[in-house]
Amino acid sequence: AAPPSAAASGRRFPCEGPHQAGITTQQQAAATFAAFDVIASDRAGLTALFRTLTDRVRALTAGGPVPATDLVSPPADSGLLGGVLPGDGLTVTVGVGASLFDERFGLAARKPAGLTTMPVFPDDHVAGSTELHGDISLQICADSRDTVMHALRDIAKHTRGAMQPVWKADGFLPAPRPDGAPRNQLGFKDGTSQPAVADPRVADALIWTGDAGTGATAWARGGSYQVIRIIRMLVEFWDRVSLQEQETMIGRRRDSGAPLDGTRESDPPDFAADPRGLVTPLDSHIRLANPRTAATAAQRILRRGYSYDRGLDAVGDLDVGLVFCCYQQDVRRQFEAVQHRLAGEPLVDYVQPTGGGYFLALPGFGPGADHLAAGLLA
Ligand SMILES: C=CC1=C(C)c2cc3[nH]c(cc4nc(cc5[nH]c(cc1n2)c(C)c5CCC(=O)O)C(CCC(=O)O)=C4C)c(C)c3C=C
Ligand SMILES: [Fe+2]
Repeated sequence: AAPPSAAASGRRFPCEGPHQAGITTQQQAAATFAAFDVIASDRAGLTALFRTLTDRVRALTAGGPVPATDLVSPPADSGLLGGVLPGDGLTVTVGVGASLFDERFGLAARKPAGLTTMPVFPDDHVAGSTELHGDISLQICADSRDTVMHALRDIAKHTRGAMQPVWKADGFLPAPRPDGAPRNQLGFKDGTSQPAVADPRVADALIWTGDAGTGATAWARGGSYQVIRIIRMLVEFWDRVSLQEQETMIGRRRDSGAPLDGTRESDPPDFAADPRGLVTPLDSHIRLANPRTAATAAQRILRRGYSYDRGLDAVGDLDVGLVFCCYQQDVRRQFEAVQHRLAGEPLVDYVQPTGGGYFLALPGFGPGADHLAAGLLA
């Protein structure tokens, strides 16, 4: 029998359109989040960088035969995927960080007000972290791990001299067990409750940057703010907690994923019927994250996180967790409102945020000469 990797999927997500792929598109099995600092020396170099990035995104997501190379030259392609790139559900989502708008490229006036530097939140463990912020973020996702690595190597090679990798976090999305949302490293289904972004009215209200961007920042319309948080899970401690306590911390049953007042994963919790939190504690994760009130409806976020496994730490504990990633129209109104409510929740004893950053996933690009960040650099 052929090994599973030989069955790389032929599915393709179009990379051109008003919004970048990899945000509201279906989540793939493998991901890399990478941050880069721009080392191009001027605005022309920065423009060339975004043109190159766009060309590579087009070529990689389209798939097809790799260019032939003569024997005396370095090969045009790493060869990781053989002679024909499979498509494999690849998406490459490019974001920019607040630091890109410093004095280097004369872009300060074009920085959207909503693009800030991720602050240190209570219970963060980021002192000395080398995995914070960046000028540019790449979220590379595909149906198989080797396709993600191939895309990263291709992009890094073609952009060498213009941007420099500063950190990278790899993630995987486990298969649903047995169905519904995949399970995180705590054993709970994660990703059950999401805004219905397939409805364009929902996506326009919650995900895409819209009319707030006017004048010098109008270029940002159609993008989406991306928040990345690398969150370690202290699974050795978690595994010693009773199932009842785990479930009251999360607010859902572990095995079925159902809310504590329901029976199926898809049942919506009814917090209004439980005002004192006798069934679903007021400080449970899902109740704080989404109280399901009219006042908090506009704070909903689209989560697109991946599990990670980075081996062992210095004392032999598992270094596993979640590359939390979410998209939203407004970081302060959405992610930060949720994050502030979660501060001090019982779950904080079992998780340690160690890195990440805020980025603006750029608006999409059209065919022909159009390219990523064309509006920003015009
Ligand atoms: C600030 C935003 C959030 C962070 C950070 C976060 C970390 C985090 N979450 C889990 C596990 C689960 N989260 C679940 C739901 C959930 N989480 C957030 C936000 C953050 N989580 C939201 C908005 C929601 C949805 C709430 C709702 O609408 O009901 C769940 C339940 C299943 C689900 O709906 O996805 C789990 C489990 C961990 C372990 C974690 C840090 C490592
Ligand atoms: Fe959560």
